[in-house]
Amino acid sequence: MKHIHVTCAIIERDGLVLAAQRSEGMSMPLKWEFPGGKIDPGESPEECLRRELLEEMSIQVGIEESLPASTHNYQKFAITLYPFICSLKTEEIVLHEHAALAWLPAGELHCLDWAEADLPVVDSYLVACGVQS
Ligand SMILES: Nc1nc2c([nH]c(=O)n2[C@H]2C[C@H](O)[C@@H](COP(=O)(O)OP(=O)(O)OP(=O)(O)O)O2)c(=O)[nH]1
Repeated sequence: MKHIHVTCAIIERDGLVLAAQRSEGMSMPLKWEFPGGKIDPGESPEECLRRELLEEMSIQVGIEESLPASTHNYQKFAITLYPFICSLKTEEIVLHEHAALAWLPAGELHCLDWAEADLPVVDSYLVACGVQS
């Protein structure tokens, strides 16, 4: 089975967390995820994250902390997610690929319909920031 390695950014601002909704034309349409993408050959996870965030949303971030990598088996492929807690360095966010954004308090993240691979990442983030899930 194909195994992809994907970085994702848990971006915090003013006590809220950014989630992004995949658009109808993408795989896993309308599921929520943390912005990021596949690591290219020769790229570090941090380099990948900075590249993907610029490409997807024209934003720059400060990478503050990594969370444990998390592997999930979808039906057709396996994915390892490399999550990073980030701060936002850019005022404006321009959506180039996603359908929508949401800024939520950590305790409300579970209200969204996440891509399945993200559920353990949400949980480990809630533990890291001391919020009960
Ligand atoms: N960026 C990101 N991708 C995620 C998350 N959770 C999750 O299952 N994925 C999946 C969706 C995609 O299959 C893959 C990321 O691919 P990508 O961002 O480089 O490009 P894409 O959505 O156009 O990928 P594709 O499915 O069309 O190949 O990882 C997440 O939190 N963030």
